[in-house]
Amino acid sequence: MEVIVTNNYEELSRKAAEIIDSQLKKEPASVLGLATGSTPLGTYKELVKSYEKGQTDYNGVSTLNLDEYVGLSPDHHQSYRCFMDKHFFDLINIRKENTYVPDGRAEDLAEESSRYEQIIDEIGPPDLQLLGIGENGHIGFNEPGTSFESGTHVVELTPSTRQANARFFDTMEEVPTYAVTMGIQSIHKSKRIILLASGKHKAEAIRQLIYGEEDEQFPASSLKGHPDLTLIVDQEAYALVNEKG
Ligand SMILES: N[C@@H]1[C@@H](O)[C@H](O)[C@@H](COP(=O)(O)O)O[C@@H]1O
Repeated sequence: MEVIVTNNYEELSRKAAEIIDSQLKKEPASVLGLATGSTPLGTYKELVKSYEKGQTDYNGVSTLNLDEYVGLSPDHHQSYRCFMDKHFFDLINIRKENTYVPDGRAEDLAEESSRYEQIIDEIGPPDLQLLGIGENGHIGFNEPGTSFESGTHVVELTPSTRQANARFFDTMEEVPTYAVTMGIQSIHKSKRIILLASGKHKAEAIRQLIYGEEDEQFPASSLKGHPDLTLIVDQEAYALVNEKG
């Protein structure tokens, strides 16, 4: 595991974007695994900036997103499809048909999960997967207790994850209860994984990720078994690492 500690969120975002930009320069037809949440927003901004300067071209790029809420239509302002369009896809020259997000409105969600896993195998695996981390160690929407062998599946969100995401919705009732997410094993298919964490509220999760054992009660710990993992964390998220214990 490589750990890059940055002074602040801006530097973290620039560093992550730099890695993605060089991947695209190296392989213009790259497959990127992408994440939502507030943490990667700065990275998307930086990527858009370098695109606008003519430094990158997304014409041949494909993307696979980690997850989607169940029940939200793609144009719902809090659906992850809408998030990706607004913050990234609509701002670059990617072909929309090459951007994949699970369909949270599929009638048969088990079928949708297998369909998505098949897409990961056909389009992917991603050359690079961008990840955030939940305060309880979740990655994608793989909550504590998820099997490390899991493929794309439907999950019931924990009260703490619903609470953490409630800030994006008008009322708590509107926060979806279920999501479709790539599983731990699906995420592991990526050739390289970049996990981002920023802020004090992520410090305990980063401490546990660095010092803890692999444990299904802490989903991100599965990443310790991945051959090419880079953590990019800012000082605040790294704050508890040196206080070992
Ligand atoms: N499904 C997403 C995750 O992919 C994300 O990593 C996590 C942390 O989000 P944030 O970056 O906003 O802290 O939130 C959500 O639950």
